[in-house]
Amino acid sequence: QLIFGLLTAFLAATTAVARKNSGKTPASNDTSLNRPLIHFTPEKGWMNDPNGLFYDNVTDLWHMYYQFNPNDTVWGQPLYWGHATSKNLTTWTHENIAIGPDSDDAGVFSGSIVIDYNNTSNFFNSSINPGQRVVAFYTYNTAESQTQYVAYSLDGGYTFTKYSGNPVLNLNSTQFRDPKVFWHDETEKWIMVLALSQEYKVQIYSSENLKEWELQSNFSHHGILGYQYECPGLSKIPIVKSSDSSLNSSNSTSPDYKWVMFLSINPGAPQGGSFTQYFIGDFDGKNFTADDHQTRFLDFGKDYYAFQAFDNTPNNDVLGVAWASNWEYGGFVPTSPWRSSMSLIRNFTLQEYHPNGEATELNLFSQPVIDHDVLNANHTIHKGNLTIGSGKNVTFDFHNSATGLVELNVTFKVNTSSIRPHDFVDLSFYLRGASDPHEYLRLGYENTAPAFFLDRGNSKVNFVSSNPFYTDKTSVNFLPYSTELNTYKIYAIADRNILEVYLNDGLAVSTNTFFFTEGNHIGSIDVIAGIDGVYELVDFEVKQLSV
Ligand SMILES: OC[C@H](O)[C@H](O)CO[C@]1(CO)O[C@H](CO)[C@@H](O)[C@@H]1O
Repeated sequence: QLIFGLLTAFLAATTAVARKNSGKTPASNDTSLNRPLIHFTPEKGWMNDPNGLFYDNVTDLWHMYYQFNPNDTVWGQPLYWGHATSKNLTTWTHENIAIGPDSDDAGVFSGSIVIDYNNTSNFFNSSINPGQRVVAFYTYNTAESQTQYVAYSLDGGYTFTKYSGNPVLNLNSTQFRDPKVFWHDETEKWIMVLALSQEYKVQIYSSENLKEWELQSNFSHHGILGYQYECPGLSKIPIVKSSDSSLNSSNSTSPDYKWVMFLSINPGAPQGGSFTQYFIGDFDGKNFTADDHQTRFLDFGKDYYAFQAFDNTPNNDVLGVAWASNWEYGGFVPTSPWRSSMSLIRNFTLQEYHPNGEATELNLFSQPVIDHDVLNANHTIHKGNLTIGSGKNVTFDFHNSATGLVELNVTFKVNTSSIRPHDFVDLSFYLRGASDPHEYLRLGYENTAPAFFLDRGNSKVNFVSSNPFYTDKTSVNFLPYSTELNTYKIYAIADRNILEVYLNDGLAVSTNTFFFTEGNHIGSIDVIAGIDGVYELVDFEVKQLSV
């Protein structure tokens, strides 16, 4: 009787321990299995805008701060600057909270960081390495006002001291925020751009010491106005030769760079909610002048907002990151104990392209920054010259150990001679869940439109079907990468609950979150054409990666 009793007690104890330690049986609403592997997420709590992005060339370390509410999975105050670091812009290390408000009903809102090499601020003495003279700018938000604060770090960006002379900018406004500061070589001045949000003004200030700021101009009423301007940025971006040799204008007088003004709008985006637009032009230290009246989208997806470029990058490369969510539903997405991720870091250049058969325009091209050396490719399929019939071609099946991190790299060719004008002629890639293939992403191209499309609505998760703002289908016009060969390029990376798609080497990009049942990671891809003999996969590679 005694032995039986002891045995029963022992079994009960081990079962309890097993359940607690397995980690695979999530607590009530813990969706950790769906947490992205290489898109940054806070360990817990709510995140939005990226802030204070800079590269420390003394320690070869990248720093990213972010809008952080550690106390809930929705936006709220007290609001902090959360902090993470990376050696490779692919995997991130969580650091301690960097800057906090002085009271619980205030917020350290969005802002930026510069490296004050020459100690123009006089915050530093010679003991601080010039490459680590970190100065942060942010909006201090209270119910009464939004004013601009400065803080400096004596330990390379982990802890900060608030400048005793704060605020350095105060317009007695509750809608004045998001300072992005950079050094303007040509005039040897610091420049700050920030939003007088509901007057639709990007205000441009200059300073010699990072403390006293003089208004130079307003960039106002450009682009989609929506409800308010937020998170502006101004970067000098190199013009590089297009991959299409017919495009490289021979006149050597064309400059090798242009200035680009980034500007976020929320709410009021054309696709609904939040989006980031940009303008190409010139900056002389006082005025930013757009070259034309075009409103350009930085990303055609639903989840790419509050973009910010890094400061102090090697070779002045233009690298940046956006919050991969949308204010109109970001507070309701079914993840726990965290909400939202950042996009991948992207490298930006300007290139010429043909938007149609006659015009030539300049556009930003985005390249994802992924250090594959820190990832394992534990399954690769590489095929070429595959003509796709209307039958089903399973091209990638790794359902028995899906990691959820999948790269798709496709060049396809369209044989238009066999297309009747009213046919719906699609080439579709179905990225299916490993444990339930009825949950899938469908992306592809349709030649009559012609456009790229994405359908992220095929899921059994209630949020996906019930939230009216979580629009599930999106598209963007998509012309040949090479006109003479009539070929197109799609690069897509799916990372558990976020999909980034780069068309024609980054001429157009679309970032969208998606939500499948817990643990139902992408494990197979079907490639199906709506018609025989029109589409050929010139080159097709699928890789499953793990960290
Ligand atoms: O008053 C802030 C308002 O809720 C905006 O829509 C969110 O604002 C942004 C944009 O997402 O987030 C920050 C605050 O967390 C703020 O600095 C920035 O303008």
